[in-house]
Amino acid sequence: MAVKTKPEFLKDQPRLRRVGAEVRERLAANPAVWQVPTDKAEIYAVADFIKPEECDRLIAMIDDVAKPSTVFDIDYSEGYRTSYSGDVDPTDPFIRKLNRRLNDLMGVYPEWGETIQGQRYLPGQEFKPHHDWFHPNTSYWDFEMGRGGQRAYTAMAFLNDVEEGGTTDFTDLEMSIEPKPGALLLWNNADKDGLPNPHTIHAGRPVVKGVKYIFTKWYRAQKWN
Ligand SMILES: O=C(O)CCC(=O)C(=O)O
Ligand SMILES: [Fe+2]
Repeated sequence: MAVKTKPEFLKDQPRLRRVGAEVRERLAANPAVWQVPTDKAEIYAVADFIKPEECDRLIAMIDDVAKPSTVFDIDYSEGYRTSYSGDVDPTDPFIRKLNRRLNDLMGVYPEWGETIQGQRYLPGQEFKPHHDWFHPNTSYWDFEMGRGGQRAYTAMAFLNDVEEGGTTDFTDLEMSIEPKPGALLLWNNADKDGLPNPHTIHAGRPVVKGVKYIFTKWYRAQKWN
């Protein structure tokens, strides 16, 4: 994909470059953070970031709000994201604390973070390969660019053990990550130049047995609202 030639990506490029550099420096100084060994994308993991009782609490909150997921571009997305999802209450004190912990870990502006979204996958449900960064010439592009710009970073946590399936696969990097309760994944959706990184393409593979709960929080290149 000719990301480098797309003029639509230039507006947020300096901000994405700066966020990338700041988070990189912050995470490198944290001994709890492990960087996945690849030079094609910046992907990090933190084991036991969410405590077992917090996982349980989040799972109960997700069960309360989960509805069939939509992706932005419906034509594109038929059968694309079959999980159930929903925003957990951002005003809940427990969620506010979780947001603070995530923001502090990454050292990002809190205002740039979207609301934490929970997801639940039952057997057969999946999220097919996609980028978290926004693509130009889609039905959602203008709207999303107008409310916070491009997606800079993804923070995603596994909340339970899945009996079979449900891995998060970075398909281009041939990397498959097993759901481990409490583990947090972080990745930069941009490259070091501040352009959307095609190598970040990833999928939530179908759950075969059991159920999978995760939450995702995306950080933008500007203030989100
Ligand atoms: O379920 C997964 O493992 C991936 C979820 C995901 O890609 C997302 O929420 O953007
Ligand atoms: Fe994703």
